[in-house]
Amino acid sequence: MTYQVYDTTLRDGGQREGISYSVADKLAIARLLDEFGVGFIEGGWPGAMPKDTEFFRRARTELDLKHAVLVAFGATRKAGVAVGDDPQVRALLDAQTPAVCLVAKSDIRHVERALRTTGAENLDMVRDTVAWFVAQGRRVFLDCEHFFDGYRHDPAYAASVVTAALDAGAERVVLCDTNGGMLPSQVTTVIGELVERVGVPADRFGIHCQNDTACAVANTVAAVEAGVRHFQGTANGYGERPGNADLFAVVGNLQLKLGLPVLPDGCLEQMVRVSHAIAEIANIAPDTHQAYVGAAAFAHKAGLHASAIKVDPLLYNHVDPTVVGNDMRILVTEMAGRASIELKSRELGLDLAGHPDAVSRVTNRVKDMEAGGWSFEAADASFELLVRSELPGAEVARPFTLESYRVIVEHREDGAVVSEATVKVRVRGERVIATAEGNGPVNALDEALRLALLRHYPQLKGFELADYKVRILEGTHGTGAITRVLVETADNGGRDWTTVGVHENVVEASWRALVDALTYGLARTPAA
Ligand SMILES: CC(=O)SCCNC(=O)CCNC(=O)[C@H](O)C(C)(C)COP(=O)(O)OP(=O)(O)OC[C@H]1O[C@@H](n2cnc3c(N)ncnc32)[C@H](O)[C@@H]1OP(=O)(O)O
Ligand SMILES: CC(=O)C(=O)O
Repeated sequence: MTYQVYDTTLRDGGQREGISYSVADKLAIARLLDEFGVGFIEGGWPGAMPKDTEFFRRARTELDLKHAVLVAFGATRKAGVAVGDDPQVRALLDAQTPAVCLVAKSDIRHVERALRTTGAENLDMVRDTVAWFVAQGRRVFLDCEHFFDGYRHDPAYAASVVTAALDAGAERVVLCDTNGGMLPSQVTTVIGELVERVGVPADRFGIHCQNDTACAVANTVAAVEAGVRHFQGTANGYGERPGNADLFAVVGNLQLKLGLPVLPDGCLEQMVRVSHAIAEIANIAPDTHQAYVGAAAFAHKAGLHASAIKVDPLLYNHVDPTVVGNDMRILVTEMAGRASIELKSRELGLDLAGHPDAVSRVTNRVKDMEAGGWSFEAADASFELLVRSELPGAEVARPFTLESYRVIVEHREDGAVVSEATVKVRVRGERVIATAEGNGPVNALDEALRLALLRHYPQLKGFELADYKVRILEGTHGTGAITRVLVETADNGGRDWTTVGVHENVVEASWRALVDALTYGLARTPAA
């Protein structure tokens, strides 16, 4: 029995606060989901929103899906209206997709209070609409809204909706935890009871879980373990309120933990790329700590972890990160031990294996500096300079020595605020004095330093300050606030690197980070 991986990023995912896809966004996301190997892509609700109608129109000529079947979503016919006369139903047919997914009420309280109709009429709405689409040659899925809540309130009625849909020809009836309030054991119990009550195997059901108890992924996996073969979810868990089941975690768990072949061969390793590309299109910053796909999903900070990882990475990783397209990273912080330092250095291309004394010195310096407010976790370039300074033969030549610098900030009569910096340095035996203006003191200092060095290091022209972050750290060692600055520098070859500086004075902290940034960049970029 094959598994149906059903993605609803374009429909339920679009219900997340802050997401507003354009038609072009939807087409791009559909292509990515297809590359990830999902079996079904629910593209939206044609007739409800002009953009969704347009998406299905363009999809006919602009999407060439290799793995996925395109699905249009809509509701059953309205109460008291013939199915063929319902404009929403017509719009769904006009989307011309091979499959449709109909949402139907399965909680009698919703039927009576929200639809304001009878249980019998709701069953007719389900039967009529499913049968009509089947007669039109469509594959039909039926999403039973509020199924679990409805079943707990009135199991006989909820089950009768399921039977009505299956009898009318629905391929799968999807049990929805619409309010997202279930726990895995409850999902398992309800599915077991439903199988008994309606007398069909669990593989005729699907599962759709919202994440209001943070159990959407667990509930989906529980349903599959109970025999369900169709599961719905969204990229990165986007969806209404706290979201939907994160399809990446669901697929990872089913494929890697339960050994179920849910994706075509070769697709699993696309997971990180597809996740991040969709986040980019949705304009939502990727969640660094998201399971499987986050940049920190396999990042190790604790020294004890690193010491075991040095022996075998799988001792501290639940799976090999590369199988989902991710990487392991070692973070160097005050929690580092000797193994962390060795592994991180290896990651940066420096082999410390034969240098136990250097490892000890670097470990001690990192711990001392982090106690004083430094943080190397996000500043690999400063860490590499530190390691090199302790590793015989690997030291980086400092491009200049400082005689002094001075920065002034001038508030003029007309309200303009101008910063000016002067640096005095020795470069290759020459004393150079340079002055520059900037829109702030750090910008002025950066400009003046580059000006002073440019004649000797023309490759500096290709460097630019890409990001600058300041953090005020309170009360370290009772000395009052100190400042930590992170500087990200990029070059015209597409490389970037981050450095850190710490001091009570924000300008000095910035200066230290800038000096590391230029030193590191120049060491990696010989003059043309
Ligand atoms: C659980 C889910 O997330 S399902 C997906 C929900 N997604 C959306 O709602 C997004 C798109 N929705 C929309 O654009 C609009 O709500 C529309 C176009 C569908 C409907 O808009 P309107 O006609 O203005 O109605 P409105 O949104 O106020 O109310 C929904 C109507 O559908 C009816 N309805 C709700 N569920 C169903 C159903 N399963 N079958 C038939 N009718 C239904 C309601 O009774 C109500 O009808 P009424 O206006 O006669 O009282
Ligand atoms: C259909 C759907 O999105 C839900 O019931 O949550």
